Amino acid sequence: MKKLAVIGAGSMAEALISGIVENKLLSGKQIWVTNRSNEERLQQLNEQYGVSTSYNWEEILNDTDLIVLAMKPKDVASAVEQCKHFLTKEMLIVSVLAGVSIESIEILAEKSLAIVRAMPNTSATIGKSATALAANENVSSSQTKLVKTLFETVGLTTFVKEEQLDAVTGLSGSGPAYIYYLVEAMEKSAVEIGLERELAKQLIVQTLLGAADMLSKTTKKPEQLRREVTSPGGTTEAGIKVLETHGVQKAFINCIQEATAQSKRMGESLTAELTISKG
Ligand SMILES: NC(=O)C1=CN([C@@H]2O[C@H](COP(=O)(O)OP(=O)(O)OC[C@H]3O[C@@H](n4cnc5c(N)ncnc54)[C@H](OP(=O)(O)O)[C@@H]3O)[C@@H](O)[C@H]2O)C=CC1
Ligand SMILES: O=C(O)[C@@H]1CCC=N1
Repeated sequence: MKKLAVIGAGSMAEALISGIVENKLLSGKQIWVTNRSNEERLQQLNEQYGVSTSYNWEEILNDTDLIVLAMKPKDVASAVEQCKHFLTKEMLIVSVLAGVSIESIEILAEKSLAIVRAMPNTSATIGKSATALAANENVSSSQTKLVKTLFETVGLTTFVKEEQLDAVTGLSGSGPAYIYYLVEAMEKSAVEIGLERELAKQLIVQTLLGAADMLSKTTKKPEQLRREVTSPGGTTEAGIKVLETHGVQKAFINCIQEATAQSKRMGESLTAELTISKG
């Protein structure tokens, strides 16, 4: 890969750029970044990673092997409209947009393209993303290898069917937020039960790291690991009883289902808009 273009310069774009630069897949200079209008943000990315920045589509997309679409889903139509004349079938387009189908991007670009839809998460910032990828039939085997290598610089990478990406979005794309939500509750309670904030933070983070490692390094199921913590008549049993009374596990199941449904709805509303506007 000689040149990469990143359209959109938010948190997901930065997570990918930092992984690529730190792993020396490309030098900062070989990465061209643009956004809608926030010049200060482009300047910041340039200073931090040495990336090239521009608002000139020809300069950004000319001779580019790979283009990452990293704007919000609501902005994809205007972004693709602006750059579609520079897109060719030889370029690999990688979209990280939640809910936006490969077909919608082709409809917006008004041509058949090599497209990979990706769903990473923000842990990409520290090389720990869980990323799922789905490619269309125009993606060559060398492009498949390239996109896999690219996302491996920011964590674990796996291929799925495109129709599974809404579920991936609801589970692991949004997943870090569910864990942070739990940590917020743990921190609030820690202060109330008499622990200093800093000490509580250390204990919580190590508890999460330890539990994650146990899940990854033992063959035991989560339920078994939970039972091993839960002594009969003990503290965990007393605590979990409260969670069960409040239906917390069911609430998490509903949360993931709703996030998945929202990803689907976002895709469907774009498809409906495209059907109306393009006839
Ligand atoms: N955040 C997350 O946890 C995850 C996000 N995603 C997906 O990643 C995408 C980006 O999310 P995130 O980084 O959080 O978003 P941000 O809001 O942080 O960034 C969006 C960026 O898109 C730019 N942009 C908007 N319109 C255009 C345009 N027409 N042309 C060029 N650039 C444009 C914005 O520029 P400006 O600032 O100038 O307006 C901004 O730089 C979303 O589609 C989301 O679904 C996927 C997985 C996880
Ligand atoms: O909330 C969102 O829509 C994006 C997609 C996955 C995580 N954040």
